[in-house]
Amino acid sequence: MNTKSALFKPPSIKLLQQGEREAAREREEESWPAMMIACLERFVHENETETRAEDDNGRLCRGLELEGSIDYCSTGLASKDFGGMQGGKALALIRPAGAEDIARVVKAAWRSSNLTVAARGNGHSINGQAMTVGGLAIDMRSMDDTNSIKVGRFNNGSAYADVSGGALWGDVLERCVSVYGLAPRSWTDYLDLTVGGTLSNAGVSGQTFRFGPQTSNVSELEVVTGKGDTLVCSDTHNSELFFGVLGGLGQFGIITRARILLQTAPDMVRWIRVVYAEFDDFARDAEILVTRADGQSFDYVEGFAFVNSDDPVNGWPSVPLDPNHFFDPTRVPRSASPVLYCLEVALHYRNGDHPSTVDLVVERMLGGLRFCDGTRLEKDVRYVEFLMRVKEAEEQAKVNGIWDAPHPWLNLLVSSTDIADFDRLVFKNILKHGVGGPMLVYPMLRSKWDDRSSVALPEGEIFYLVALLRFSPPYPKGPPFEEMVAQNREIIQCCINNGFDFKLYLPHYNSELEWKRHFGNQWERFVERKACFDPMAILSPGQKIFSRNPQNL
Ligand SMILES: Cc1cc2nc3c(=O)[nH]c(=O)nc-3n(C[C@H](O)[C@H](O)[C@H](O)COP(=O)(O)OP(=O)(O)OC[C@H]3O[C@@H](n4cnc5c(N)ncnc54)[C@H](O)[C@@H]3O)c2cc1C
Repeated sequence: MNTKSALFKPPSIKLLQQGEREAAREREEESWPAMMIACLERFVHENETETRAEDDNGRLCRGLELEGSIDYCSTGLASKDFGGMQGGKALALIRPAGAEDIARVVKAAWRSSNLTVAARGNGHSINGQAMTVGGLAIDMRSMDDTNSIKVGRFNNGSAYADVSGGALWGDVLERCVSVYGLAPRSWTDYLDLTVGGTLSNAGVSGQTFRFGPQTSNVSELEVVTGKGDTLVCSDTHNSELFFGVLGGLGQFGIITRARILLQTAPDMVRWIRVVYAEFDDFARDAEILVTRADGQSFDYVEGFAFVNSDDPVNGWPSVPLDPNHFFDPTRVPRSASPVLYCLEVALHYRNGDHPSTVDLVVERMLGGLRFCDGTRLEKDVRYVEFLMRVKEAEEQAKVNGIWDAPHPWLNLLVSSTDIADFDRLVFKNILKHGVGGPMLVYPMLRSKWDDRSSVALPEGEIFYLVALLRFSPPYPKGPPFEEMVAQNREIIQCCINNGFDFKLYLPHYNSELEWKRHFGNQWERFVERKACFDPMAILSPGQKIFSRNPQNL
């Protein structure tokens, strides 16, 4: 990767230059021990980890006066992520006890000449987005305390939970359901992700068509900005910061607390899969379901493409929901293409609901859909079990060694107007043998997203998430990851060449031109927000959008 071209200063809004930085530092009201600054800088310049004597560590800690801790030796956690393709040693790993610690760390970086700060959620990024090479990595998980999750009610009676930015969604679920019988409305498929990590991207799953992404289901945030200010923000108070941070790729502030909207948790879920031979039928039905009025559709709508073969990972065996299920491929016409499609839906219900009532609702909702006869598979599971469904796959993948292998994943948002061509050129051609894992494809509605947030979306009202979740064994058992990365590039290039209306989700780019193209007419707003909330480009350097240290390139 060409890291030189990856790091740039935006031309339209100037972030603070060297002289201005010094002036800004002088302007800073609080007096920080010069000893601490000198100490931090020396660590960066010398880059001699072995010589970091105990007393230096102690001095630095005393200078910062953290309630939490700083670790210079065991920074390994901060140089790894789920993608497994990027690395880079942080100067120190900080385990903050609270927002105050984070503000102190950011202010220390502000006063240094070149330190950067990266919040690390659970490190489930693919391309080093949560890393800071030679900087201060903040382990947000250390602030997570499940017991500190507080549930309250707005004046209108609806419920919310105040949770730490470092809380795992799985813990939020567990606590809210078991103690209060309540649950967040909008999810990700996998729940070992932090609240701050997904809110910095969007957070999508099969509920997004109804409630919007997780970024549309939060009413208030506490944020430490790149200036070290701790601010509470909402859509009416410090709103530019609020919307900037939501989907802001960690560029404007570190989320230390979030107020998450809740609903009454159902007890059970009827979980159903049906198979399609034709993409047009699949897409038509999926769009019908996501555009029906509330109460007229399922509570969850997703889908995936799979290979029309007995391949154990990419093919027919990926359809059943249960070991007792059997997907009968003879139910699919012989003329079917090399790729088939599975629509996955779920309906919430309560223990007190009579099974026949649930059956009736399901039949009504499935009525008129064009899936292949005899392909329907279903099961009833507890709500929490349904939301935790990927956990089992994780455990299996860990046993097989594919959880820790590189994961060159690609996530795209593709407009409904181009999805049929995408299917023809990408699923049926480039990916006709699969990706060694799920190929999710399901629609969402743009009107459920807030345009004021930082997320870049395709233009049309309906767009699809396409998630290519590669789970190949490490090379040489599986393909070299470079080959998979090259295939991802080919897919992106195909979208560009064909003029598709699309965006990368969880974006990763290497040049200014690409970031500008990604944000389109939102680029200027993004740059202005950066200049306002993190003018020295301290935060989240791993996203490679802005650089504090261009002289180091
Ligand atoms: C197995 C798996 C399943 C996934 N499933 C889904 C899914 O269903 N839907 C979906 O939308 N996404 C999904 N993702 C992607 C996931 O949402 C992103 O990778 C997300 O960034 C991971 O969260 P994290 O807590 O690990 O964040 P990290 O990877 O640690 O951080 C991501 C970015 O956010 C910044 N950041 C982290 N915490 C904060 C904070 N508190 N404040 C400000 N910035 C912060 C980091 O600096 C970094 O830039 C999945 C990923 C994996 C690996």
